[in-house]
Amino acid sequence: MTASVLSSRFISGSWIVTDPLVLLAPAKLNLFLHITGRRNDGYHQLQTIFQLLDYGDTLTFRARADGQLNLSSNLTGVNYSDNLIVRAARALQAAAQASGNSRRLGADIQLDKVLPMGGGIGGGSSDAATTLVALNQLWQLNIDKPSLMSLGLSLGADVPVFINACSAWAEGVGEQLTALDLPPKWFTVVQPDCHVSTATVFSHKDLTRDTRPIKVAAFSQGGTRNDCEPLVRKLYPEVDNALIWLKKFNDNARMTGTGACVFAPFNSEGEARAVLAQAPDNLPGFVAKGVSRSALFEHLPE
Ligand SMILES: C[C@@](CO)(OP(=O)(O)O)[C@H](O)COP(=O)(O)OP(=O)(O)OC[C@H]1O[C@@H](n2ccc(N)nc2=O)[C@H](O)[C@@H]1O
Ligand SMILES: Nc1ncnc2c1ncn2[C@@H]1O[C@H](COP(=O)(O)OP(=O)(O)O)[C@@H](O)[C@H]1O
Repeated sequence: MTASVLSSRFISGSWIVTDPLVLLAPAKLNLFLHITGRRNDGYHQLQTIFQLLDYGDTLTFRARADGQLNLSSNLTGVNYSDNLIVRAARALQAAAQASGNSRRLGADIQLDKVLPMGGGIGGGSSDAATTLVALNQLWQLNIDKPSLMSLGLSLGADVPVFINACSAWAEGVGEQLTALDLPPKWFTVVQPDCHVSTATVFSHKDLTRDTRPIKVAAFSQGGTRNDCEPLVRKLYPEVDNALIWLKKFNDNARMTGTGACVFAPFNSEGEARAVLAQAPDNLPGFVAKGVSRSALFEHLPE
């Protein structure tokens, strides 16, 4: 769903956050992904460009005053306690308590999931980021953005970029961010019929981990690649076939993150949709616009 939903009103010179609060949790693409090393804790050092999209899940939040957290969702296969939305809400409750807040902070949360799970498009991380931002507003905690981003990092390496809400050049494990204005593009994104585990890819012996760091944030696809792509193509023929198919339309087609989704950039929505329309039945997907800023703070104070 491409949603930019009104979640506050501008009254007497300031944004008043409404309850319920309805927000988009957008997807990301990794325009390239270089693995430049590995830290002592096993996490990999990356260089990547996160391109945020105007397409994602929709989350609806209603505050409760009894401390309870309820989640209703069309997502199957993830337990309540493992859901990154619940983990984010609990982390925020704990942070509020640790800073002396004694209110019973609770929420009813509804997730309308459209992003494929384990697709390398950051759906779970984005849900977590949107939850942190939304509940920080609804519960009036006034936690600043950098603190919210470090709280997010404890939930997943991809969470901070979604809280920052800007497409970005990223280093470290993906948390050292420099906002970027990327050339306007439309993307065809297709989802091979397989689930790729990020942990499995990162722990694989054949993963290349020694790409030389590049210096400039200036975006050029020339000379860049996704270091996970050769391994994932070998392990998952579905990803390999999807890339072979998409490259017929655009040689710059790539995998995002650790997969499984693959994407290609186009100059217009029409071109991107024309390609998607020709996708075989076993290759569902979507078309989305790349954005420099996501819609997360469109109607919220930052
Ligand atoms: C690879 C990337 C690129 O954007 O995207 P995805 O394909 O997952 O979307 C991300 O860095 C993924 O971030 P995220 O999905 O939040 O990862 P986490 O939950 O923190 O970690 C999942 C697993 O991957 C490993 N991991 C993750 C990030 C990283 N820089 N090095 C790692 O080795 C961790 O060991 C962990 O077991
Ligand atoms: N709200 C959520 N949406 C998607 N996945 C979730 C969610 N909560 C927990 N998860 C777990 O996180 C894993 C990674 O999810 P996701 O962010 O969609 O993958 P990726 O990082 O590859 O894009 C899933 O396989 C799932 O087990």
